[in-house]
Amino acid sequence: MTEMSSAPTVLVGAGNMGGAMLAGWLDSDTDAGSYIIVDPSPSPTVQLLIDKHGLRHEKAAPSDVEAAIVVLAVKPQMMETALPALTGMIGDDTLCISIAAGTTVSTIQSFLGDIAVVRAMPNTPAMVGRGITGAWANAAVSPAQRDAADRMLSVTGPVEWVDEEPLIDAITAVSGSGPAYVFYLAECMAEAGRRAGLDEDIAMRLARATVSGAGELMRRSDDPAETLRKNVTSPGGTTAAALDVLMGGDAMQDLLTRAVAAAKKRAGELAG
Ligand SMILES: NC(=O)C1=CN([C@@H]2O[C@H](COP(=O)(O)OP(=O)(O)OC[C@H]3O[C@@H](n4cnc5c(N)ncnc54)[C@H](OP(=O)(O)O)[C@@H]3O)[C@@H](O)[C@H]2O)C=CC1
Ligand SMILES: O=C(O)[C@@H]1CCC=N1
Repeated sequence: MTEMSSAPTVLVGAGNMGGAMLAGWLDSDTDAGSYIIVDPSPSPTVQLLIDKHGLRHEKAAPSDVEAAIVVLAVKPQMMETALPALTGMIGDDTLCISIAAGTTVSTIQSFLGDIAVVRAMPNTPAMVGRGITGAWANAAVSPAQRDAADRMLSVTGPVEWVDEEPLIDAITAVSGSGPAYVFYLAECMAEAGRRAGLDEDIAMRLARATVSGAGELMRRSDDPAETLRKNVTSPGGTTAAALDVLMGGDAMQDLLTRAVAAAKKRAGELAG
């Protein structure tokens, strides 16, 4: 996949997200030898990939390679520890792809110099190949590097490129954190079902199947979400009664707007 160079792609941080991306790269790339995994304690899933593909694994950044691409997938709070250790792998043509929430290009460059950086924001459905990623490239990123980043990020789903770095914080708040909002919706639906008299397990099975089924319907349909919603809503029927509660006074829109604003604000705080 790193066609622009035979130099390696180094994944720094092979946890939930790094592991999901690694699995996608290995599925779509026959050259497993071009990957190096840097993580003091990779998850069991990642360890299986390391063993299966014979990947080079280091507990700390190696000093004997110049990376074509460094993918930063450590927690934002770990950046100030992780970044200084990477300088030995950075050359003039190295591309850094960071998926960390909040961490700015300015922070990355303060440790690694004026390098090419793509800030990307995937989400956990990447683990099942159903993710979506927002991405922004700084001015130092060449067209070939941007293409390479797009290929790497798109193994887990579509990539939406934006032109301004701050928009990555908005993407983080909508689709990066978004799966948690949907899972919480399922939790709330199940609890509401329990309070309506259903057995707890049945209520959760109903909520889970409804959320995943509605998601799959939306994925397969060309209709906008609004049309799909209206298809469920018989005039004067039960759905209309529920939507009166959710939409009355902009209740749910207001709640989500405030939730997304809080996540975006937190991304700014994580910038340091
Ligand atoms: N989870 C999500 O939904 C999303 C997360 N992100 C971003 O992805 C990044 C990773 O998140 P996530 O995968 O959830 O986190 P995880 O904690 O699952 O993964 C981070 C991994 O990095 C390892 N690590 C810690 N310090 C270092 C270091 N100095 N060098 C190399 N590896 C190190 C950790 O090891 P150890 O466990 O031993 O500390 C861990 O295995 C974060 O920046 C987050 O903002 C982006 C989109 C979605
Ligand atoms: O909660 C977080 O900070 C990370 C970033 C997006 C999803 N999880």
